[in-house]
Amino acid sequence: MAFRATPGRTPPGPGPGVPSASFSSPQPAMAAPGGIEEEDEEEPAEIHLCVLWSSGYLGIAYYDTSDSTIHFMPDAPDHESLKLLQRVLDEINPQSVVTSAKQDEAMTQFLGKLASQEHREPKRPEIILLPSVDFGPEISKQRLLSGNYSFISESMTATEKILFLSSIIPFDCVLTVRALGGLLKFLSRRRVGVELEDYSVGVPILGFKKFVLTHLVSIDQDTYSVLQIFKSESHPSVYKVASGLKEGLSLFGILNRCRCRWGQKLLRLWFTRPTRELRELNSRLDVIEFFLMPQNLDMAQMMHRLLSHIKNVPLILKRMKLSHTKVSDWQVLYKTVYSALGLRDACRSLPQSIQLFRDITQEFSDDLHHIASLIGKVVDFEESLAENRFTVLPNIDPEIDAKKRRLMGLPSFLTEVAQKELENLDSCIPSCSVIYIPLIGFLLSIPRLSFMVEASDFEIEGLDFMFLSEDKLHYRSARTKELDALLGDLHCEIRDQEMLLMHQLQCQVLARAPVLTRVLDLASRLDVLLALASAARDYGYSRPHYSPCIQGVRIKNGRHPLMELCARTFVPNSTDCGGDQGRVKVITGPNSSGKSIYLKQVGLITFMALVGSFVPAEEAEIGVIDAIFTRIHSCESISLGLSTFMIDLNQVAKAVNNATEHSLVLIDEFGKGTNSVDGLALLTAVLRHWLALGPSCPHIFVATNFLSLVQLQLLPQGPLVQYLTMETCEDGNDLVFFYQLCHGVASASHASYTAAQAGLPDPLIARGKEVSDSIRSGKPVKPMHELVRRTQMENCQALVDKFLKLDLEDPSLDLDIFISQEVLPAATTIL
Ligand SMILES: Nc1ncnc2c1ncn2[C@@H]1O[C@H](COP(=O)(O)OP(=O)(O)OP(=O)(O)O)[C@@H](O)[C@H]1O
Repeated sequence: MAFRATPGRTPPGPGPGVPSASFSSPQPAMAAPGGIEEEDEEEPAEIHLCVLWSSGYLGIAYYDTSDSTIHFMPDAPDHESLKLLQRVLDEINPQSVVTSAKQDEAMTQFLGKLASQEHREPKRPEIILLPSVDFGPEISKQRLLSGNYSFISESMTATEKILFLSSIIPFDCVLTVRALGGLLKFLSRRRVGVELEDYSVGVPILGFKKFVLTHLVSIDQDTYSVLQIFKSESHPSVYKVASGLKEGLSLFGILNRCRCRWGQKLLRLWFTRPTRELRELNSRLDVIEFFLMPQNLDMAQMMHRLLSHIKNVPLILKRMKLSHTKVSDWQVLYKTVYSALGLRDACRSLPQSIQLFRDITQEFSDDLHHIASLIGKVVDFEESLAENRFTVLPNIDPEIDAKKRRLMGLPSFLTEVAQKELENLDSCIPSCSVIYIPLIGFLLSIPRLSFMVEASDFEIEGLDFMFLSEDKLHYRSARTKELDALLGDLHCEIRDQEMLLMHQLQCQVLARAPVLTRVLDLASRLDVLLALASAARDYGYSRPHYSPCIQGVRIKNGRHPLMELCARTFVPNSTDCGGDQGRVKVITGPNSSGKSIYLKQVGLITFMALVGSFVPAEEAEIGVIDAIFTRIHSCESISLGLSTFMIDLNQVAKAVNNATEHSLVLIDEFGKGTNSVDGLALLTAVLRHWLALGPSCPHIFVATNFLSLVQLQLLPQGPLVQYLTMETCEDGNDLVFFYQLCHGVASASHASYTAAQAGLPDPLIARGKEVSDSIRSGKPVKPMHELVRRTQMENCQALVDKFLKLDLEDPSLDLDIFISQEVLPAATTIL
């Protein structure tokens, strides 16, 4: 409580306005002891999506609470089955889906199905129907134009505002505008994120961002899981129970070396949106290639360090908008802006032919300098931390300075006043002090004496008793009242004035929100590309090349990015599909010879190339690929509530119904889940269906243990099919795996070898081999004579021994019991 003198301040470091070459130490003013510039735990993001579908077109807009931004997709064609909408839902997992109560039949059915998906992961969205008037084109447009957006300066005229918004929102896309209008209506009605605020506070909208889902490569959730692109595991730490999951061994896990949270978010987004947009892919690869040059390593490391200071700006802006700014927010924002300026200066010295460097140089504008110098000149970080509230540096406001000086001089002045007061008090009172308590004012504090027991004992003539605390009695005297009148409530006044300054500073920052949002966009892009470059350097990846004129993919000495980290030596394999190399690759080989790993490696390298990453291969040339389908076993049957075979069939059905001549289809051991004849027949039927498409057949890699597929020549011969196998060599009883792919067909499954490796007892393996040899050569399977005979003999011997031990003269002997309990059970095992 009480008054506290303001301690002397250490002068801040070089102001942020100082043009930097000094970005190697970007936090001069914030190295305050006990600094609290840790980033806030991100609040769980909520996404609210609004969608309209009409005449084969889709309009989508959603609000993301994590960045307080509205994202929209300009009107895009979507088929009645609403696949595009499904893709958006899978990707963003919205909390709620808002649409018009007056909807097309297809949309109604789609939403009905969505609402009934009990097993939808991670959550089932709430479906909200609003009256169709809320989606009227004109009303929606007006709602958009009249919105109160913090990124629009108050000084803008109405016409300027319309012009500005027209440059961001595509007003010619009617469905998008209607979806945006409906979304705004929903947000204000539900008061998303401002439920507890005053009604005058609107939902913060920090920007509008366009997203497009055209040119995307379609990859379903099963594929992400079986290729281990993402793999979440429960977090082992008990402290993380609430936050749930951590990334296990996955492609995302090994490539994610991002330094800022938004970089990680962007990398995840790129992973969920592999693309065919070659310009975009090449621009990503250019940056990675640049940072991989040995002479640029230092620059890469320095930039990576700076990126770790780029923090959650949208969250801070949102808090500013709601006037909930914390002390740490100023510190974090200052550091972020300062680091952004460091990045800009670094990019200025880099080749401007690379788009990202050019963008950072141009778009990290002087507004950043302005923000940094404003914060640096105004905010007293050290004092703010000590007081846990916003305080300003000296020389910002003379009035505040004067009040603070008075406040500082108070202790000695109050000691003098206390001395005078003591002279007027009863001589039995040994001491007294004058204290100042914010909001209450000045008080006389006297120690409680032994005779002061009852409340009535506290009364002292000429003083007003206020309260008792910690054995001290507090009074208001004529002098303390004078002090109140003279000095006022200094503390509160300073506080109020500083709050006003903070508000002005907030407005200045909010008016420059677009540049901060842009910093985040470009910095996270840089972060992702530096992360990919760092992984490429460590793991020896190379740049893929995109050739829209070739069919399929060509990979020279490709590797499985995860397996190569676990295996002592990994054997690379090449891939060539499409063109004269055929479109269907049937891969046979003994168990554990590396078929599945090869299949996954083809999928992963292709995926990485379509994300714009370097790939684990000596060379890779990627043709047009529009989708990757897989049928590879995973352990998902429990959570899906489907049988393993049903999951297999679902996945294959998806591929059969959707794969085009540009799709990659990876099938591993399809048909295993049912009896082998039916399974083989199904696999054959599926492959023949695709082969019948001729040049429109997808690029298929199928690994199978059904050797009969080849032996019985179930597939039509021709240039479309190629048979490949994994090279092995028998060495006595041993089977040596080379993990090398070559042309040909496996002669046997060598299942017995694998069984022995797995630790099955020898007699069992021998018997298994005997039976399979008999079946293969068409001979009848013999019963297990030897084994049966030996146990029969042992049982007979045991029975004879019992008879020999029988004492027929024993009076207690009951032959009936002997026969029923000893002889009969033994006899059944013998006969
Ligand atoms: N290219 C490779 N280089 C080194 N080791 C490999 C390679 N490919 C596979 N392996 C090793 O072989 C093991 C088995 O591989 P994989 O699962 O691909 O065999 P498979 O032929 O699909 O077996 P199954 O038919 O039983 O499913 C892997 O776990 C790995 O240890």
